[in-house]
Amino acid sequence: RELYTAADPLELLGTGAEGRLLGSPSAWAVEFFASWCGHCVHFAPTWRALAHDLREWRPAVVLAAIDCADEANQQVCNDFGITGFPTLKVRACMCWARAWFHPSATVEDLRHAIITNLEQSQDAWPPSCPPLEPASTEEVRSFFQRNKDQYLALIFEKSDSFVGREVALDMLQYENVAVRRVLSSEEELVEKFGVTTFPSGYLLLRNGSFSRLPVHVEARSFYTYYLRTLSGVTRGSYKLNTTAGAANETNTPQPKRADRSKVYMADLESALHYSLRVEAARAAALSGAQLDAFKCYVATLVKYFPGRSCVQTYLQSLDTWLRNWTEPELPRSILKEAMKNNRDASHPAVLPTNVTWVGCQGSEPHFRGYPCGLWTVFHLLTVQAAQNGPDKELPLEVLNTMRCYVRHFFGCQECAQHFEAMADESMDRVASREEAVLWLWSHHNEVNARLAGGDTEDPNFPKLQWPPPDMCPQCHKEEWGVHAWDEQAVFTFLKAHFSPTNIYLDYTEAEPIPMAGEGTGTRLGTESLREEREKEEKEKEKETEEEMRAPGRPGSPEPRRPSIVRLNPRLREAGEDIVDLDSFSEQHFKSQALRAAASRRRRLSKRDTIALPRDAGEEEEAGEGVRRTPWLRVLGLGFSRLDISLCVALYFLSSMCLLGMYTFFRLRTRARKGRPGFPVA
Ligand SMILES: Cc1cc2nc3c(=O)[nH]c(=O)nc-3n(C[C@H](O)[C@H](O)[C@H](O)COP(=O)(O)OP(=O)(O)OC[C@H]3O[C@@H](n4cnc5c(N)ncnc54)[C@H](O)[C@@H]3O)c2cc1C
Repeated sequence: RELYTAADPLELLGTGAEGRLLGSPSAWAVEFFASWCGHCVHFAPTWRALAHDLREWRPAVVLAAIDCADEANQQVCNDFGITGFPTLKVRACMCWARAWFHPSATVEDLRHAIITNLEQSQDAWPPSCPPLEPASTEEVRSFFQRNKDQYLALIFEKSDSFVGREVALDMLQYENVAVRRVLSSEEELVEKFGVTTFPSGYLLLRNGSFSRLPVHVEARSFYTYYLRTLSGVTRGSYKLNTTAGAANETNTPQPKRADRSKVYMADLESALHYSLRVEAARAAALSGAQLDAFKCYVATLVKYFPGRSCVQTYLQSLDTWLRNWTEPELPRSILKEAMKNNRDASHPAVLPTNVTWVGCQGSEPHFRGYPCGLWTVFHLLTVQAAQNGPDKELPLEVLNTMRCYVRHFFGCQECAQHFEAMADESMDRVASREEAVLWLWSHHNEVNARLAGGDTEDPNFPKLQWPPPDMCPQCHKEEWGVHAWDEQAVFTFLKAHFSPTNIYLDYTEAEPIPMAGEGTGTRLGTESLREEREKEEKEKEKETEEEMRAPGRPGSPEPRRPSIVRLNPRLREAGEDIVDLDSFSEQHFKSQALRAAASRRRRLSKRDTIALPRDAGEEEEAGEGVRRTPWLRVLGLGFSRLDISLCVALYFLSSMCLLGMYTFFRLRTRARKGRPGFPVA
């Protein structure tokens, strides 16, 4: 189940949302949310109820929602300057305003906020929106001369009342009736209609007669109901059910098998990717405390994150790059470029970009995921800092990093406020790195207790005081009949649980093999496979060239010559030494071109992306390959040495043949000329 579905009467926006929003003549109220954010989960029923409540206000006002947690929507959310969730934006004219929003806002509050925003942009009034300003005596007097409607409903009200405007919008879909609000200060009309209570509704007919609206309660829904049932009042042609937006297709991922006693590298890397490239890259530019917080986060990761070698190289390179960035402001575009992976380096710097939750996978897309991954990363960091750092120095090193990260980048704004309140209360009393581990553990448990049983709790993963007794029996004890923690046992447990030996690589993207042949030896990802294939080709080609250049070299095995036949995969499989000439030359030059392109790409990316040590020898070799045979590539035709030799041989043979034929015929002609001819009759 998603937070919103196509069945809700709101537009679920996805990629291309900007075109939809900016090109529309309607007023829009959009909720920018993150599906993993607990407060967005809380808020979703209110927004859904509002969508139902304002259903009839289309096409003047359209309610929409967009999931900024979906990386496909990242650009749109960035363009709208979204830094926290949920954020509501209202657009009546061409300018977007951040709508007033309080976590406890009711449907009524939000409805009023939308109307207020609409009224603030009088100059670009949505064409289908009815006039909402109060009617004057003159306007009422001449109404039927200027309009074809059968009825005019007047809602008399005080200036702070919204009823008249709400009824006007509620009746937008209906024909033959118009609604105007009249303020209690419009004395002439108040007197003419004999109005004594506010609000109260009156109905005027074309023939000039009028009567009070016979409703039980002077309220929006009663007025609306009565007006819709008037004879001759009909619903217009606008289709209400065109709500399906351009929502991104979300495929529910297959459940993964996870063991809760393990920590999964896929969760950690997904959290790092999301925190660095999505959460921290939301602001148009980082500066001041925000930039410091980002640098601090990366520096702490470099020190304590027990990542795979390609991830560590990535973090180190990013850290170096950030240290060299001395400008007061770091624009998002530059930061994003610097955060790209560098797979072509001799030491690949790669932080996988796919988000895969394993231990943090929820039973539904809006449960668990990123916040679970973030907690796990910071528990791991506190434990690693306690194991590897000097105990008495900088006890708050990791906790401060987390506090700054959460304050500046964590998209769930209310979560960040709660965490800040906890940190403010007691974090500065932490005196050692061991205490830092326990502080985070106990405060995470505080959050667990607060959220237990709430609507953000995944029913399959109830929020328990952690670690539960079946995970760590020694951590629990009873003191005078009351549960108590054995903190020393908890610390021992946390050290073991968040240790590198308890981190499992299930479902992680394969680590790329370094170009220079160093590395972990794990199986490769698709890109690395390509590199491996290129390497194989290079070796094969080198071998062939050597064979052709030095046949029968002393000490070398008998030279192997490729025979010119069509490729037969079966024979090739059998290990026969058969080379298809076309594919041979094609592969030869393709691999050279690929190498040349790779070295070109490296040179191009060098300026903007993370500077990494690269294999100079390899570049030289690639250059050498290109230099060795430039004339063979004239016109890009791609002939091999073998092709050229064969052409020369054939040319020579055919010339000899022609010469032979010429000599033969010449001799024969000469012989005939010498013979006596027959007499002509
Ligand atoms: C800083 C922060 C503040 C948050 N504040 C709020 C909030 O105010 N309101 C809200 O709705 N959501 C909040 N969240 C999200 C919420 O805490 C959960 O992360 C989210 O609901 C997902 O819960 P989960 O079941 O995956 O487990 P999580 O609580 O995310 O825990 C992740 C994993 O950590 C381990 N773990 C659990 N407890 C502990 C512990 N005490 N010590 C060590 N490891 C533990 C478990 O293996 C668990 O699977 C916050 C998240 C963060 C990171």
